[in-house]
Amino acid sequence: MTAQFPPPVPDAGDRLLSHDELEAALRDIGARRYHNLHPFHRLLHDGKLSKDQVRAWALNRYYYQAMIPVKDAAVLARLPDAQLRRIWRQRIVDHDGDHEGDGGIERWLKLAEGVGFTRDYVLSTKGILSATRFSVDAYVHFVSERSLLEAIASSLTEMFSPTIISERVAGMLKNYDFITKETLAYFDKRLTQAPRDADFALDYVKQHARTPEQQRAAMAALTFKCNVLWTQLDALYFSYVAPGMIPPDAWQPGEGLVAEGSPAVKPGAFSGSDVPRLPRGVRLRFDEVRNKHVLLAPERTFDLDDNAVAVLKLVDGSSSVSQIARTLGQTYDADPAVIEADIVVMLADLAQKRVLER
Ligand SMILES: O=C(O)c1cc(C(=O)O)c2c(n1)C(=O)C(=O)c1cc(C(=O)O)[nH]c1-2
Repeated sequence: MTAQFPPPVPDAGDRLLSHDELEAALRDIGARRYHNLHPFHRLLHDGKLSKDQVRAWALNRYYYQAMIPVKDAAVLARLPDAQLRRIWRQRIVDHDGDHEGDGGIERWLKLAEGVGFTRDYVLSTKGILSATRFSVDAYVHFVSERSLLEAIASSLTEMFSPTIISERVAGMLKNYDFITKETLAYFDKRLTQAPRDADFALDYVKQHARTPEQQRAAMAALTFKCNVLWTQLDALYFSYVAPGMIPPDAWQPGEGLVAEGSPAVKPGAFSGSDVPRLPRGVRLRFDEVRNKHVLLAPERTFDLDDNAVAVLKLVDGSSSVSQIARTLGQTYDADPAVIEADIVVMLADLAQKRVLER
């Protein structure tokens, strides 16, 4: 299968382009090279992929998502004034969130879990294709090594992403019965974040590309970035569609998945006789400013709801889960068995976040 490329626009030569001409030239690069044109995306959006092929996409793209804030931190480190840094740092907040359980990376993990992966397998990045890694790492190196203008211009693919995102979400919801709106929630926020980011970057490039050479460098940076996105899909196509040659060590269908039909209780759930305790360095504290309890862990703080606070106040390193449930049953005049069923799930969740152990 070959991708359809519209014919290139005539070369502008060596002269300095007006802002409008520069924007048109940048948009033309997207029209010819953006990854919406890649055969893998056409198959993905049209419902032509198997569940395992969709899984391969979700897993590999996790690496891109996870490295985007690393890339943005590299750009941020090079920005010379506070006003620019204030604007750019929002990108890092968008992806990392500003508390546990928030942000784009977390939402992509939910997407990967939604198609069947265990969180730990995705986080390990074990099954990622080497070609995905090479492409994404090349993007991070590019923004660290090239001029600031080129680094910012390379993010301009985001000018084209709202269209592909709308098409993708509509197509996947229509064509795959295993895809839900919740699974694709990652993309909701991108529809407002991407145009905001792209507007800023486009304005920056127009203002700072002041010579024909600089304008050509900005265009080359955008072309490079289109290739970063395109080659990731080439690798997916080659490995999981045709000829379907999965490289050694890359994800094999069946690996890293939650067992079908397994109970909703998370792995590592506690039993009644387990004695939960806070790991070294983790403390339950009352935050006077916010007037609520939090769990303080090294370099992290976890907000807690009232139920978690009630349970954690009883986690003393000697009471078992059943004893804690009995105490809470007396306090709240409730059935200890019902409470125990609830708190084993809560404790497993905290254990997964590494703020509780047994
Ligand atoms: O779904 C997509 O097709 C798509 C494309 C792009 C892009 O064009 O680079 C980004 C994203 N998504 C995205 O979610 C995202 O966070 C993002 C950050 C960047 C960047 O270069 O800084 N591109 C993109």
